[in-house]
Amino acid sequence: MISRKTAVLGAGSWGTALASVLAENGQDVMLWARREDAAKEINHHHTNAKYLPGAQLPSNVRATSSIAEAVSGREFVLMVVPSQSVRAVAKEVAPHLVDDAVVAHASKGFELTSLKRISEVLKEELPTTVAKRVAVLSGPSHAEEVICHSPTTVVVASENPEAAERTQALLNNSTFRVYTHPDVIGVEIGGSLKNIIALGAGLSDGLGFGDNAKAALITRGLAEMARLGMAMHAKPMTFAGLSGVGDLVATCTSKHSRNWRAGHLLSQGCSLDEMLSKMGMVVEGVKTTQAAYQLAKQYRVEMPITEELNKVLFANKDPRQAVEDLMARNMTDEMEAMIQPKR
Ligand SMILES: NC(=O)C1=CN([C@@H]2O[C@H](COP(=O)(O)OP(=O)(O)OC[C@H]3O[C@@H](n4cnc5c(N)ncnc54)[C@H](OP(=O)(O)O)[C@@H]3O)[C@@H](O)[C@H]2O)C=CC1
Ligand SMILES: O=C(CO)COP(=O)(O)O
Repeated sequence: MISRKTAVLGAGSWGTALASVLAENGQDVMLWARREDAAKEINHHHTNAKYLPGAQLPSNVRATSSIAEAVSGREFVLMVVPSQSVRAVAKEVAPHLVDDAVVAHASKGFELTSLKRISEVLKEELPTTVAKRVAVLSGPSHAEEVICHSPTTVVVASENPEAAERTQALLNNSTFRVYTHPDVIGVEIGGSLKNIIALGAGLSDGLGFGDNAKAALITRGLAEMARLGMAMHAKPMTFAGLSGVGDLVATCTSKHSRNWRAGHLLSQGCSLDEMLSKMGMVVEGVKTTQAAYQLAKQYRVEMPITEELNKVLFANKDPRQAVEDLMARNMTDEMEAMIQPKR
């Protein structure tokens, strides 16, 4: 295989794991870390102790704290920074991109100030030639498992099929299987909204509720994810795939999930601020709950779990009361409002 010049922006757990996949596939990869000490640690020790403790990175992952150095002349750029920082990083990257670069992102969330999906933010900030080839990578993929070569499957979606195929070819290998997907909207919405339900699953487990409650959260969570998705023009079947139910199950049932752990901490009496400072890593579900709550109002879609979690996170509602209120909602048909959003 020809070695391609690639860059990964964001040296947190997921960016580091994805840079390792590219490096193991023989790609020439430059990883951007915003802190110089993080870049030095990766170059000198081939480790990232803060985000992937115990993992040894391939020695051909090189890191820099200069965005210009990371991106210049690179034909594939993978952005893996928290959702709320995508716009600022994209602005810095834009002047250094080559015209035919493919830019993919792996962030899961919405920009809270605009309620835009991440690919929409990227299209606004990147040069028009590059904006046509934006792609999104999503699916059930905990960094801690990918770095250990545990079998993982993901999807890459783009409006430009060639961009999706280029991304697929660069990342796919025998333990990291990449499928292409045509539905950018559905893939982004599924990957973002599942974090809300994972927070709820951590709360539910922490409160001592059982498997019945978690199955209910996952299934009814999927129903409200699909409802908002369809109102926002996603394809319903996307929610039955890896970036929908696949990621939802992985995140709601995994010890690796930061969103699950965050919910669990809240169930033990931590305030939102205490929980965030204990986590020390991005918990996308918090801001995604705020964004989805607003999107549900805007699109007139019922999202009862999101609505209750929003009250628990931001209005100090007792989580047990939130569960009681969910259980006491008007009796209804399981499939109601599944096909057509409420008008
Ligand atoms: N971890 C995973 O398994 C997966 C994560 N994702 C998604 O990937 C995205 C990144 O998450 P992940 O790598 O896990 O996060 P981590 O919490 O592991 O790391 C966050 C990274 O982002 C950097 N960062 C924080 N704030 C900013 C900022 N304002 N500008 C630029 N960089 C910043 C941090 O730098 P510093 O150390 O200097 O603070 C750090 O490198 C999220 O959207 C997440 O949902 C998707 C799939 C799997
Ligand atoms: O998106 C993920 C797995 O697919 C990671 O989830 P967390 O951010 O909850 O760790």
